[in-house]
Parts: sequence; C-alpha cells; structure tokens
Amino acid sequence: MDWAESLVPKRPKLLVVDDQTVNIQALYQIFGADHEVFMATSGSQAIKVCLDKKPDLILLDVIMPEMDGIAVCEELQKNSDTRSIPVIFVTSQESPEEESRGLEVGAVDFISKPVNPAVVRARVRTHLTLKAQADALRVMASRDGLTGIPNRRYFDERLAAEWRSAKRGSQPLSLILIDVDHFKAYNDHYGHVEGDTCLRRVAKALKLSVGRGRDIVARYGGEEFVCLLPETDLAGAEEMAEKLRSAVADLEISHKSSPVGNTVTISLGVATIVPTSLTGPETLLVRTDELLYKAKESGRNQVVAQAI
Ligand SMILES: Nc1nc2c(ncn2[C@@H]2O[C@H](COP(=O)(O)OP(=O)(O)OP(=O)(O)O)[C@@H](O)[C@H]2O)c(=O)[nH]1
Repeated sequence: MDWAESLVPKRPKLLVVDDQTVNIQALYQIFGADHEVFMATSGSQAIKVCLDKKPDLILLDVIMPEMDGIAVCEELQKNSDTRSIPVIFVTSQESPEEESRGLEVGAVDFISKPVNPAVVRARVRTHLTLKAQADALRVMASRDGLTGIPNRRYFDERLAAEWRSAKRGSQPLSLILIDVDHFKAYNDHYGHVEGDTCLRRVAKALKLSVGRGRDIVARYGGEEFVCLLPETDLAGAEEMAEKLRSAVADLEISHKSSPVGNTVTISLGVATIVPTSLTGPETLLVRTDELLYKAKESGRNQVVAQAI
C-alpha cells in the first residue's frame, strides 16, 4: 500500500442516492461489506445526509424527480462543508451534453447503469484515494512545519473570514500578537536547536490555553505568534492574553541571557474592533502590532490592550 492509499479511512463512508431502491441495493451489495453505506432516495434527503454524516464520497443518480443530481451537486458546491466531497454520477442515458454538464457542476466521474461491480469498485477506490490525498495536502499547507500549529497562511484566511462574519453581525473581533522576548539572545546562548524546541513548547502552551471552537493560535513568523478571538470584547481578549502570558511563564524555560528574568517570557499586544466597511483586517493588524511594540518598550513580559 502506498502513502496515498494508506490515508483512505479503513471503512470509508459512502452515500448512495437513487430514487429506485433496487439500484441502491445493487450498490449496497458491492460496498456494504467494507464501507459504511448511507442511503438517500431524493435530492433533498441527500443534502441532509451529507451535512449530517459527512460522507467521503457520493454515488449520485442523475435523473430523480423533484431535485435531480445536477441540482444536488450545485447545492453541495455552495457549502464549504460539502464542497470537497467527490461526487460520481451514476447514469443510465449517457450523453456528452449530460456528462459535460455534470463535470461543470463538480462531478469527478461518471458510471453507467447497470453498474459493473469491478468498475465501480475501482473508480470509487481511485476517488477516495485522491480525496484523502487532497485532504492531507490541505492540512499540510495550513500547518507550520516546526510547531505543528496553523501557519500564517491559514491565519490570514481565518482573519478574512472572521472579519466578514463580525462585520455582518456587528460583533467585536479581537487579535493578540505575541512575541518571545529576547529570543535572539536565547538562540545565541543555547543554540538554534534548543531555540526550535523552545518555540515548539511555547506554541503548545499557547494552543492549549485557547478553548473556544473558533479561536485560533497560529505561528505568525519567526518567534511571533498570533491569536484570533471572534466575538470577544476587549476585556475578554485582555483576560485571554494574560492567560497566555502566564502559560508561557509557567513553562519556566530557563533563559539565562534574558534581561527580563531567568526564564522565557512573552510580550503581547491586544486590540479589539467592531469591523465596519470603513476598516479592513489590516487596521486591526497594524494597531495590534503597535500595541505589541508598546509592551516591548514598557519592559516586556506584559500585555498592552486597547479597543480601536
Ligand atoms: N531557533 C529558531 N530561531 C528563530 C526562528 N525564527 C526566528 N528565530 C530567531 O528569533 C530571533 C528574533 O530576534 P529579534 O527579532 O531581534 O527579537 P528578540 O531577540 O526576540 O528581541 P525582542 O523581540 O525585542 O525581545 C532571531 O534571532 C531569529 O533568528 C526559528 O524557527 N527557530
């Protein structure tokens, strides 16, 4: 088994959608033993099952009354939770027009009815492998290689999305920029390998300190980290920043060449904004960076917070 195949779940989840139960049964016979098979007999039911069960792949009948396969595909494409689920159309009247229309709306493959067990198994396996590979690459592209926490790229995406959401709901959005104090001196004293270990431990402590579902901690670059707190006002963000500061202090990582103390410390800038059309995410980033600078200037190992 190669790397890509090993990423496929042991018992992949398949959703079979067909208005004729006899067709569903035929596919169940082929996949039931080594796949978890969900069934839907209409387009709207298929959408519900997708949202609920998050299948790894969908085998979708094209012609169905009420909501056909094309409409189901279009609906799945609209939602970021279902967009990446591969859809294979199962069709009885194959025509080039129908095939190109299906591919346009996001189908990855076509299979003719009545299905041939060996062909359908091989195609499903191929698309499950491709999906698993794409998922793994997506995760890898959003992680920082050294610390394993989300990287700047992922943070930028989340910031843009949370900005839009906060603007729509007129909710506060808070940002904390975090910088390890005198880290150059740490590297100079202990060496780069120890420096890397220190960054990993700091990242872990920060990550374990944030609790809410949409909060994220990411590596912003070098010895800088960032924490994004949706629907959080200044008081809440300041409290969180203080928690992060103590979490790192509590690690008690020896830093003999630090003018601040004997252990590794961090400085934090905190800003909160209720986004409007007149401002953009850069406003929040720039202001938070200025506040971090103030925290450094005022002696480090502290939090400086302000609402915009
Ligand atoms: N070991 C290690 N060091 C890094 C990494 N990324 C950045 N650094 C180091 O972090 C240090 C940051 O130094 P400065 O920007 O001068 O900041 P500082 O020494 O922390 O000083 P202040 O921020 O003012 O307290 C540099 O020496 C970088 O080489 C990394 O991935 N691993």
